[in-house]
Amino acid sequence: MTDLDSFISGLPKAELHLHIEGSLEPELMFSLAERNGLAIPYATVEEVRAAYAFSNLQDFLDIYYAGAAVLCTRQDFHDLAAAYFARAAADGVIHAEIMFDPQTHTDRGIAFAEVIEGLLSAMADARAKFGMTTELILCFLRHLSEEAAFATLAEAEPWLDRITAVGLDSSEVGHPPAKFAGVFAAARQKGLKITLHAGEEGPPAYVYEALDLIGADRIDHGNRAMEDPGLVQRLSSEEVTLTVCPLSNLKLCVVDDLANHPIDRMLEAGLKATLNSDDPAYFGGYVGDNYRAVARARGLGREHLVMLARNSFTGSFLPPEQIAVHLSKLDAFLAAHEPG
Ligand code: HPA
Ligand SMILES: [Zn+2]
Repeated sequence: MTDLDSFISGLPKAELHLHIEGSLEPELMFSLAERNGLAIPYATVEEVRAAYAFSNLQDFLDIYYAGAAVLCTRQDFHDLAAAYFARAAADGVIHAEIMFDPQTHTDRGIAFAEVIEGLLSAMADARAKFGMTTELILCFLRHLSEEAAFATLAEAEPWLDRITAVGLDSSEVGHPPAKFAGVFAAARQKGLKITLHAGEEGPPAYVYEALDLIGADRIDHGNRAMEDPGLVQRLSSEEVTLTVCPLSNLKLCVVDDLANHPIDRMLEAGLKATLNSDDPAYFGGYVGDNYRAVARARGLGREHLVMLARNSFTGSFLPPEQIAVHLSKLDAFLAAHEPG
């Protein structure tokens, strides 16, 4: 391990863009299929990994939704999230905001309660075991209707005190933020924060909609905002956090090569960019791997990496006093790791 590798592993950080269903490793997929008596269309773990060659977002989503079908019980959701938190803790993650897609499960007849209670119990364990703070983001699937999103919001009602934010994911192009203006307004009324996937494959216009029509607190991905200097200026002056996911961008062909990834150009343009893993089991790496990959490909030094970690805390949905606690852990780490 190089000095920079170990600096990255130890660097206290938050992960803000993580789909918990996307942390389902092939090994766990097999063991849950067996536990639930379900067949999966792969014979071996190697075959599963070989299927993870995507040329766009939809290619990935088709396989990702098929994989999620092994998740049935509260215990399954608990085990899934517990595995993620353990892996994230090893990467220096001290705060995680995890997204989940209830419709992927309720549409297969799994009760909302099974999904969320399993996740919440793993979150409580992560706090006890690793001292990690965690929050839940409920995502609506944008390829479905706004009416279906309203029904999901209604199902979530008994747990709204344990859900921090609502999000919007799945197939972006053709499903602009405007399609969901009503349900996000309703979520806002209930005190929830809002973060939307925008500008991953969709045009800069979707990022404008997320800001102007939805009032998004954060933008997930946002890569294509870089095509519009006026939008970059706006995101920068309004200090909107972008949750950028380099290995995801590479796997889904949002960038052709990590050597061309815009992460440092984003920071230099004044954008509050952060680094995240998105769907680590599918994209070949957890958050630490994302830091290491862009550090190598773009020649980032400690200054950039620290800025990214700092942005991960200030861009989180934690209350200010908890952000201050995490930032003081970052500062203590930095004081103990002065370049020598
Ligand atoms: O990167 C993503 N984009 C859209 N939907 C998703 N669902 C999981 N990951 C993603
Ligand atoms: Zn995502």
